[in-house]
Parts: sequence; C-alpha cells; structure tokens
Amino acid sequence: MALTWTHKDRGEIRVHENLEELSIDLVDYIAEISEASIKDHGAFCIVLSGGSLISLMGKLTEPPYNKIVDWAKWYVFWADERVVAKSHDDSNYKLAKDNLLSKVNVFPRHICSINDTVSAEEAATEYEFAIRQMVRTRTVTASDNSDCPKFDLILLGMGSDGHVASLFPNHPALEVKNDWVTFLTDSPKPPPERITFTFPVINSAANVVVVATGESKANAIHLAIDDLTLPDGSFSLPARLVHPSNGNLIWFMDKQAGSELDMFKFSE
Ligand SMILES: O=C(O)[C@H](O)[C@@H](O)[C@H](O)[C@H](O)COP(=O)(O)O
Repeated sequence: MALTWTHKDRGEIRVHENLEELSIDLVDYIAEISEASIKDHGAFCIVLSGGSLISLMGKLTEPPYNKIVDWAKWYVFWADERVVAKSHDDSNYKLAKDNLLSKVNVFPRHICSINDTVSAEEAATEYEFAIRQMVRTRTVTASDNSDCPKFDLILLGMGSDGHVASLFPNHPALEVKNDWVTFLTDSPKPPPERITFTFPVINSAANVVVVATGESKANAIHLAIDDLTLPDGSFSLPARLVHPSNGNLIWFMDKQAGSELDMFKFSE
C-alpha cells in the first residue's frame, strides 16, 4: 500500500512499497493526464527524461494501456538530452524509442528530438526554436503567466546529487531565465555535452512528476521535500527548485528513496 500525503508547498508525495506498485501508479497517472489533456485541447504534450524512468513507464506498452491510450494525439519531447548520435547507447531518445515509443503508435512526426548532427549550443537553439513554432501554432499550449510553453506533463528522474533533467548542483544552467533550452559542455555526469530545459519551462508545466527510486536518493529526497534550511542555499539541490507556479507537482518514489522523509519516519 502506498503512503501518500500532500506537503503544504512541495506537492503530493507517494511512497510505494516496491517498484511494481510504483510503476502501476505512474502509468495510471500518465494515462489519466493523457486522457484529460486530449479532452481539454486535443493533444497530449509529454516530456520525458532518461534513466530508470523509462523502464518504470514500460507497462504503457502492455494491455490495457496500449489499447486505451490515444497515442495518435501524443507529442513527445525530452527535458534533457545527451548530445550524442541518436543510435548511441547514451542517447535518451534511443532509450525511449527502444523501450517505449517503438512499441506504441505515436506518430514519428510527433516525436520532437534534438538534431544530433550539430554542436550542443546549436542543438539547444534549434530545439527551442522548434518548440517555439509549436507554441505559435498552438500544438503546445502557451503558459498564461510566463513566456513559456505549458507542457501537459513533464516527467523528471532525480540523481542522488538532486539533479533533475541536466540541471546539476551549483551549475550556471540553474540560473538561466530567458532561454527555454540551454546547453552544457561540462556536465558532471558523463557524457559532458547535453541540452536541458531550464527551470522557467519546467515550472510552467501543467503537471510535473519527479520519480526517485533506491536508497541512494533518500538524502536528496529528504532535502528536496522536508522543510530544511540548506547550508549553502537551494542551488546546491536542483530538485528543490522544481516548483510549478500554476501546476501540480507529484513525487513518486519507492520506500527506499522515501526512507529519510520526516513523514515516512513518523509513520513507521
Ligand atoms: O541524463 C542523465 O544522465 C540521466 O537521464 C539522469 O538525469 C537520470 O534521469 C537521473 O540520474 C536519474 O536516473 P535513475 O532514475 O536511473 O537513477
């Protein structure tokens, strides 16, 4: 049984017994937001990340989800991407294509991945331009209160250092305000060249999910959710900067990742 609660300003927290239970809850939630978005504006604009998130979404390729989700209305984006060839094992696009997108009926033209033949800087510029065109043509909804897209759902993994997308602790990319997509050539986690959505875009989404599993994430989850004063400011913990201004935030985790949360400790 999951332990769930709503934190006064950190959104909803769902701590699951195991990965099986977490993945069922996650795909149920994705299917629900997909249906609601399509009913509301005829499309579902979903943003993926890399890491274990993709295997946790695997049940979407199985019954009943593969039959009930309206894949033709999906538009797929990435919160971050490694600047490598799309055929490279490090590519987040390849990870999602091999394990998810090739198994369902999303139109290839609705899959918005980066240009893998240019530099990180050019790839970021082109990716932002492509998204701006999609906002202009209203495929992607515009935010009501910022100059940003309002994605229906942004799915983020979280590293044990608290990074989300390719926004790493104390990196200047955390402070980018005027670009939707920025680039790194010095990522502390390899590969070094990446593009990433910036916080203004993440925090303009209608729904944001952070997924964290395993004991190595427990301290970062505690620092991101519980009311703590961080010794060197919140820039040391990117996950703490996930704060949708006008949207919902849900944290999906297993009990290992949630084991240092105040609420989880009190409930034991
Ligand atoms: O680009 C990357 O290096 C990864 O995509 C990374 O950002 C990942 O999302 C987190 O580290 C969580 O990964 P796990 O869920 O596999 O721990």
